[in-house]
Amino acid sequence: MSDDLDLTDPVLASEAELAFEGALRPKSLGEFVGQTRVRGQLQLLLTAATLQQRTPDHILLAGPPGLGKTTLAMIVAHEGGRPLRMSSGPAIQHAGDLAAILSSLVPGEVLFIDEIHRMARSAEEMLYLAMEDFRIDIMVGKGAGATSVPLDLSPFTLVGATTRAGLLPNPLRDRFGFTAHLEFYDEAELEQVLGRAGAMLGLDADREALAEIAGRCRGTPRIANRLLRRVRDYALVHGERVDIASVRAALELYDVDPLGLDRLDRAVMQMILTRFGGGPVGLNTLAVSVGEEAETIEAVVEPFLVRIGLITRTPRGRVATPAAWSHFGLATNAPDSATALPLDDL
Ligand SMILES: Nc1ncnc2c1ncn2[C@@H]1O[C@H](COP(=O)(O)OP(=O)(O)OP(=O)(O)O)[C@@H](O)[C@H]1O
Ligand SMILES: [Mg+2]
Repeated sequence: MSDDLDLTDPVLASEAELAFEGALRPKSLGEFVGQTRVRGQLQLLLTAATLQQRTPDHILLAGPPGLGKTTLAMIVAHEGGRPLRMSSGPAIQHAGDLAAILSSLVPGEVLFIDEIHRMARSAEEMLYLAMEDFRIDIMVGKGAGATSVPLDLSPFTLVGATTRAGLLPNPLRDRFGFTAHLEFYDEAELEQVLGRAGAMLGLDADREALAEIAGRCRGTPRIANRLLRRVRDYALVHGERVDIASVRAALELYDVDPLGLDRLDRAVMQMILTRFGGGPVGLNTLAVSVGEEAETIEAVVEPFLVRIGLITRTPRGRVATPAAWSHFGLATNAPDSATALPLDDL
């Protein structure tokens, strides 16, 4: 099955998985598990806008993949009964692409721009004016004879999502009325996500089994749902219930370790521990060594490894912690820092 292939790839989702995700996506803030703070903030913002009969302020959703950014964008539209237009940074490579979208928005529409940090610079500049004054300037003609024609837009709410909030230029960041920083979910919350998904799939799973999955999904609902699917397959094929034994067997088969580390996480850790003697090592060096994009390491792998205390970020680079040495069953042999590798990139 093609969707087996991406089990260890937290970034790419297969088509089957996207359909599965769509079906499990909470439709309202009430159904959305966890992120209590962000939920409260969003609720307030949306209610205030309704009371004042205006479009809600622009919202930026920041955080690692799979924590619910797209889901929240859909909820913002759904809760206010507003139409939703979806686009993404990589699809907006010219100001004209953005102008076409903005000029066709209907009043009150929610415009979701995923991966907003990857939008073209010229479009970004157009967006500043659009966000602030619901207006854009369209350039007509070329060269010395070019003139700019102002165009009024319908009031809209921009919801931007990014895994790399640090890459957004300040003028853009400042134009959002509210920035939600999504955090990794704790195990109790992930159990709730799994319980909900399990019920929707009609799974007969006991609590212990769900708790075991919750502990291995990198604090991420998308991965929780993905692992649940693999466990369901396993139980189905072996004619078993979803219990702790079938969960352990399925996750072992799919190479998900007890901390939830997947193949890429482990490759990064092994590289830091064995090749670089525990670090410090710079991001680009690390990315090249494991054959991945630096952006993936920074946005996907690193936040989780930092969160569970396997690495720390220092001004000189990434360093493995004592917990990392022991998790991988290695004796600490951190080299004298004077002999550590020079850092290329911090
Ligand atoms: N709070 C939540 N409660 C229940 N399910 C959730 C929650 N957050 C996310 N999910 C589930 O996880 C899946 C992935 O979430 P979503 O697509 O919103 O993540 P994302 O932050 O947009 O990820 P990416 O950065 O990769 O675009 C959703 O389909 C949904 O089923
Ligand atoms: Mg998304």
